[in-house]
Amino acid sequence: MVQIEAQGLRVEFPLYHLGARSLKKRLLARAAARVRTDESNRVVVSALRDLDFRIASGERVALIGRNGAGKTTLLRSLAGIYEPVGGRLLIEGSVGSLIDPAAGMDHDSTGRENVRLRALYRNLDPDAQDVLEKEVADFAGLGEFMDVPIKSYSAGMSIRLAFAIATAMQPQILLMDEWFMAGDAAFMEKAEARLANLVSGADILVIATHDMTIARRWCTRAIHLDAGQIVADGPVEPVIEAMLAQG
Ligand SMILES: Nc1ncnc2c1ncn2[C@@H]1O[C@H](COP(=O)(O)OP(=O)(O)OP(=O)(O)O)[C@@H](O)[C@H]1O
Repeated sequence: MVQIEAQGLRVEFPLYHLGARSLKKRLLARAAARVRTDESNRVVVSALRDLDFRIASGERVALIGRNGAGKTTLLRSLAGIYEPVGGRLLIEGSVGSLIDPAAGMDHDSTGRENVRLRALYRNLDPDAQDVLEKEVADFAGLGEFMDVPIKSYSAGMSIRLAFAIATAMQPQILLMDEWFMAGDAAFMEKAEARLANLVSGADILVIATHDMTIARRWCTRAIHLDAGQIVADGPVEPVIEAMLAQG
């Protein structure tokens, strides 16, 4: 069964380099609900506070909410990038993430070498590696830049390569930051069909977004986060309407 289940999910970040005691005190006083001192006397910010939800197979979920609400932290926790400090997170199914174009890339290696690395990581046999390399090169349309170290790529070129790699294999759970829909117009036209295929092939989709058009277009359910907590969770339209009404 493909599903995601969170029970009392908690994620915190230590705040280093706070310097002056007065700053620490002010922060603790002003953001008392989200900032605390832990057992080791470190100041930590609670990015996600005791989240409970279940996402079942077939659901398309938008994570919405204002800046600092915890959308990216939740997406990254689902991707296994952040380790929860409390609660339980159960993920059943293969996970593919379109979150950070730089994640899992070696900057000193070329685009082609990065595709090979990824293929090795996924244990593909030599024939499947060749197919993947050709498919990514064709789709990314980077020409001879496929053989240039990716540290010299422009932001747009990095997105193309990351998008091509990440969408070349179908996951059961697809995690996506809206950032991935922000390529240049010509590329996005080509990317949309591929993305739509990937989304329809996935059992679960989770997108973190500020863009309500994206939420409405791709999702059936929305989870509205604020200050690390769930404010509302339900069918996409009413949750968006309620959030917009709050201003
Ligand atoms: N690496 C980190 N170190 C320290 N604090 C962090 C880190 N990442 C996030 N936070 C804090 O966790 C909280 C949630 O941040 P998060 O980036 O998840 O919010 P968001 O909803 O994605 O915001 P935005 O819409 O601005 O991208 C914020 O208070 C943020 O300052």
